[in-house]
Amino acid sequence: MSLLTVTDLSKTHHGARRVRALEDVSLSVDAGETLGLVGPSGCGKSTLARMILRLDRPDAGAIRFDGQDWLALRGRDLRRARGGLQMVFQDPAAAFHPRATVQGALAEALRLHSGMPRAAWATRIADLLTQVDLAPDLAPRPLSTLSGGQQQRVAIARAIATGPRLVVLDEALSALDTSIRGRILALLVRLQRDLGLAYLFIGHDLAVVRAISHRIAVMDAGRIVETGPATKVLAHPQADLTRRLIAAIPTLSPPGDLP
Ligand SMILES: Nc1ncnc2c1ncn2[C@@H]1O[C@H](COP(=O)(O)OP(=O)(O)OP(=O)(O)O)[C@@H](O)[C@H]1O
Repeated sequence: MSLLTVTDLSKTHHGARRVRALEDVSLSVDAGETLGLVGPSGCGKSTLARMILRLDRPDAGAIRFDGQDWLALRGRDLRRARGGLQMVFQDPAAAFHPRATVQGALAEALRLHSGMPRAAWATRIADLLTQVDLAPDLAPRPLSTLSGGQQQRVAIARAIATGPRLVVLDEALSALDTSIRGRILALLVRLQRDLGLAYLFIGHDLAVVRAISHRIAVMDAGRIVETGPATKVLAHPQADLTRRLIAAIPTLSPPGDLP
């Protein structure tokens, strides 16, 4: 049985104009796997993430997570269950309170979701920082004094603090320099292996998405247009959009080919 199953999810935004952001979207994520969700800007990826994270409600459709009817959970049951499904967004600075310290941000997650006694927090925070390759003595530092890459590591530490089974990463590497992106990708792969995490890895750049995904779903204008094992989607794309995304992946030319 899949860890996360999304079935026929639809959502229309009623802003200045009506936007049908999701149309009968279905996908699943198994325990311990990464599903990459890729598509151009505005295709509905973040809208889908917000439904899965229970930050917004769909007009129609169902979500099951960890054996539960995810959209039916309320109040204390929902707060407790949220520890199992965590998130990392694109902009770490916006994800934290502007004056938060590293330990403050992590303690908040432990307080909300872990049920861990306060006396155990400092040790757990040091462990979490070590797990994301940050020095534990960063704990008292204000987050604003850390680099973007370090802040994103803290965001990942906060996501794993509650012992989740699934982490939704929405453009989580998009704001980072290429060199740092590679190191954070490697960290995510290691954490997945060590902790048995599943990821829903959302991005617009197939080159990044394919580096981490076991399976890939391609989204276009609110619909999933292709899903399959990453190797198959890349080698034998079925949808036009997939072919265009593959063509946009930069390739390394041998030095002799340079103009
Ligand atoms: N709260 C909202 N009110 C009105 N329209 C919205 C709202 N949120 C998203 N939209 C619209 O819904 C569509 C899907 O947006 P969404 O942010 O989900 O796409 P996305 O694929 O995540 O794009 P991006 O990568 O640019 O964030 C877009 O046309 C967007 O303008």
